[in-house]
Amino acid sequence: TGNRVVVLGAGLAGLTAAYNLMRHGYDVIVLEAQNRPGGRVQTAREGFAHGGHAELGAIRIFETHEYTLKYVNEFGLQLTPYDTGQRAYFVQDKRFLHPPQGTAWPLDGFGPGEQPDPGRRIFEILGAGIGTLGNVFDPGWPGSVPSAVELDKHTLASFGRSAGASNTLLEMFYAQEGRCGEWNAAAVLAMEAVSFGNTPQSIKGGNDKLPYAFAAALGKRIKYNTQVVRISQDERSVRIGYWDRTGRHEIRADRCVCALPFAPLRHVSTDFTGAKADAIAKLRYFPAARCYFQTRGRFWEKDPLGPLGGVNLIGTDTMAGRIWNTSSQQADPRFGMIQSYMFDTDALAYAGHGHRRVSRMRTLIGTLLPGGQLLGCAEKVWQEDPWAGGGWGWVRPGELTWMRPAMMRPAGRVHFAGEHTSLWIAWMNGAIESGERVTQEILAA
Ligand SMILES: Cc1cc2nc3c(=O)[nH]c(=O)nc-3n(C[C@H](O)[C@H](O)[C@H](O)COP(=O)(O)OP(=O)(O)OC[C@H]3O[C@@H](n4cnc5c(N)ncnc54)[C@H](O)[C@@H]3O)c2cc1C
Repeated sequence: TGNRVVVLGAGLAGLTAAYNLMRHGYDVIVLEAQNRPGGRVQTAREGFAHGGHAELGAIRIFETHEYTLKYVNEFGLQLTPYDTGQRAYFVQDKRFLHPPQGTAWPLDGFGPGEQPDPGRRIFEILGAGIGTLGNVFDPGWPGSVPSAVELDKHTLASFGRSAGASNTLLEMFYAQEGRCGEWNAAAVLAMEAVSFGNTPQSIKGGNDKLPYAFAAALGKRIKYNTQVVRISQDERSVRIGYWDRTGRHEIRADRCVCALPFAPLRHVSTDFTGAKADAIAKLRYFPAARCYFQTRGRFWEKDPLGPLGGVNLIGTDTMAGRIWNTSSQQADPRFGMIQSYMFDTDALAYAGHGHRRVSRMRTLIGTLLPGGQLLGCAEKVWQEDPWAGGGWGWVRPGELTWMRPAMMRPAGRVHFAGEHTSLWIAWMNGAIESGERVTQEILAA
């Protein structure tokens, strides 16, 4: 009939495309390797008492995430505040509360002009970078803006150093935002420019309610436990080879939405050539891990440091990365939930502890937040997930200018979606935006 579309992957990008194409009257089928929808939106409930839950992937939704919020509203889901308390730090072996604006930080090694207000210095440096981005919504960005091409040559850390930032200033920044120094400066500053917000929220009861709502609307159009192994096409159709429990099969369609992260796509046999094949081969995925402990009570309210009650985040320069207090999201107020959220070398170090990693984390958190009782645990190392390959797409310096158009551009009858093809890398908003973009591409075709 000319309107069959096969969608690869039931993460938010694939689900958004399938849902919108279905509503436009397309005959849609979604192939998903796992037995659940959502991909990197994964809520853990097992191992926790009294209805506790933990987000292994996506947690925060900001007021700027218009695509995510659109579907949260459309499916009638409720939001709950995420980050309401103040912050504390454990850096250079010192524990302290977030110093008030304009007050010196008790750390050694700051450079000239960084004290007494290092937070303001960080904003100045990031603001200067954001000022060179130009119009990030221009279809030719960053190639169309010479200063953005220049920024593309840097990591965030090398950009900061070129602006005079000391190692202490960078460490302080990582304690607040995670170890993100090796991200491409143009990619991460563009992402900050479009997604920065002040009032993070999550979906009440678990973020996986969003992909499950899409999945309910799509019904039997989603085939789970179905691994895509081949994509081929001629001038009339696309053919997708896949394995399910009954063996190897092939499906023919008029168009295909490929919403697989490039890491697992590298294991699919394809005929893509040129920059598209290069991008698939070269896009790296960022190491990211989360480790949660349910707690009896909210013991840090009695912390000897003083008013740690109400602290929502402890930024550290240890393997634990950032320790978030996500207790406010839990149904039962008698229990708390804390998590260590690790990036890059911290996530690699954690994974490197193998089967002892949870007990190592238990000990480390016991040192940073003494005196509590840690109960059940849920954890995930994203670079170990074969269907994701890491937390999110991660371009090297110099790659964004050629790789961004190469990732987004259709290849014949195959259209590409996924957070990596969007400005909002590492956000659900990016996955959903890309699902809407490919829907428009297919409608136009
Ligand atoms: C640790 C972490 C923290 C995050 N924090 C936030 C946050 O706070 N807020 C936020 O908005 N976002 C956050 N994100 C980002 C957000 O989760 C992602 O951007 C988004 O979910 C990606 O959706 P996607 O559809 O592009 O990819 P995915 O969700 O990865 O979907 C791809 C799908 O393809 C399937 N697949 C892969 N290979 C095959 C194959 N061969 N055959 C069939 N199916 C296959 C996978 O199983 C998966 O279901 C976080 C992500 C991580 C990992």
